[in-house]
Amino acid sequence: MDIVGWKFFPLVVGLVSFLLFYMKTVSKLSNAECSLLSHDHYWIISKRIVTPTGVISGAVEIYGGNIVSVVKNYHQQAKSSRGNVIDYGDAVVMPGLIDVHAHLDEPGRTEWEGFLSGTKAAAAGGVTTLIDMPLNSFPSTVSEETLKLKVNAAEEKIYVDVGFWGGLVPENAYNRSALEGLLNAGVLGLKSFMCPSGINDFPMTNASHIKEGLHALAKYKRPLLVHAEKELDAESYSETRDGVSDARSYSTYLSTRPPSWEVAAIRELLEVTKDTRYGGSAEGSHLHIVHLSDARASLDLIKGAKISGDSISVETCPHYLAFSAEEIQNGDTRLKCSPPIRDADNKEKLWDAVMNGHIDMLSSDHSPTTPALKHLEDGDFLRAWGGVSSLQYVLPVTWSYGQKYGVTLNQLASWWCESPAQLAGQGLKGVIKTGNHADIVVWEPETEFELDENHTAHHRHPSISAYMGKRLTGKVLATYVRGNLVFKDGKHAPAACGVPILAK
Ligand SMILES: NC(=O)NC(NC(N)=O)C(=O)[O-]
Ligand SMILES: [Zn+2]
Ligand SMILES: [Zn+2]
Repeated sequence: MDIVGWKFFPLVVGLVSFLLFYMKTVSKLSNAECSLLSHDHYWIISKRIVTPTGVISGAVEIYGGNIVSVVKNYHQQAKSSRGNVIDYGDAVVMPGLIDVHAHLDEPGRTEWEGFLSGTKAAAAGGVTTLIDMPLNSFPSTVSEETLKLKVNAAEEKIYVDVGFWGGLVPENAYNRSALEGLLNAGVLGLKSFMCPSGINDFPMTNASHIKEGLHALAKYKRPLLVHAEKELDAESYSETRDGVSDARSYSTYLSTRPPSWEVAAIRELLEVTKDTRYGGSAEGSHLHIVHLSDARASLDLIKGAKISGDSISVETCPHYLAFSAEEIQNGDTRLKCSPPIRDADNKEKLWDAVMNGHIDMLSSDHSPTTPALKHLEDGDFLRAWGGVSSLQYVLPVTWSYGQKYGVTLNQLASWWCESPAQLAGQGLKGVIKTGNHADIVVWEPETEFELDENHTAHHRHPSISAYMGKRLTGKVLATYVRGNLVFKDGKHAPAACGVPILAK
């Protein structure tokens, strides 16, 4: 380098080191905005840490967003160890909930929910991962292009991690390269409806479409989730719709979607799920039935298919476990969903199936809309949007209504963390163990609270929540996502630093 060059050398060095310092500080700062904690190496200690081998008293060491150790009776050492110790006493430390069935409605319908409000509600409820459904956003997520729109819309708006299901619809079901484009773009699996979805650009599919979908999924080893209701004698539905019966009475709506709709759909599905068996033509794919309501014939069919070796799983939702048809007041359209909430005896049978592992997991099926579309004013069950709004409360609801059946903390972790993580292919989530993401919820099962206007609801429309007015037990104290403290005592971290999860 000539003399002139040497003269500038110190300047160049100074400039480069300033830039490096600046970038490091900014990234540190931005980290600070992602968490209510100022450090990323710390210990969480508690007398009740839910691990796969049971509930232990001990400590979880977290560094750089991951769990680096889980040790029993760590109290003494943790206090003496250097670093930051957060002592939660006997509050429960559990893996963060993974909700595999939520409709966040963005892009396109942020007046219904949206990533910001939906993921704030999730963080406040101890839900650390959401898998967003491909419909109710506009456009529906049925192609590589529409997935890109959704991922871009989520940027810097998600307080928790969000993955995405793609849509299996007639327009892409027979187009293998379109389906593979969507799967290669990173959807965690596909979703389809066997009945009208209520969303124009998300038409229903038949068994032939579903067969194609399973075969496309096989080599990716990802699931197909199905809304399993098949319209039978639709004319009775249209008759009721024309106001022949009382549209405000829940029983009118209930009569339009009998269990036979679920049975007919599941019977048809089981014709194709045979291919998912070991050695079958679609081995590697998996069928997951969403929001089961019928705990009688439909459940018997599913149990039989599992015994025959079909790769099949099933979820139900808190609202089917919390409410029964007999108690739904006329006009209370907050509780309209499909399939419908059925009678009290069915609810008992659902609880029995959940407690005995015949139902594999729980999901929120958070499917909000505007109060107007929910027909809260006129209470018209036949015209109201079908979908229950509940995302923020699924943990206390499951725990509160589960007390009667003797629900344990490990069962909660199985239904809301371990099994959903498996379905969504998230091997680093759903369990508190070394090497996993530090996705954690800290909560007090014994603390009761009134779900009223004093209780901050983060959903876009709290008034349509099914649980408003209920007294629940199980208060969320803190929520950690990849080691960032994203929610604590009613406050969220300043920035939304959740990660969009795209399958490789
Ligand atoms: N388009 C919807 O969100 N539909 C949802 N509506 C319900 N469950 O009533 C669903 O999951 O089927
Ligand atoms: Zn559905
Ligand atoms: Zn849904």
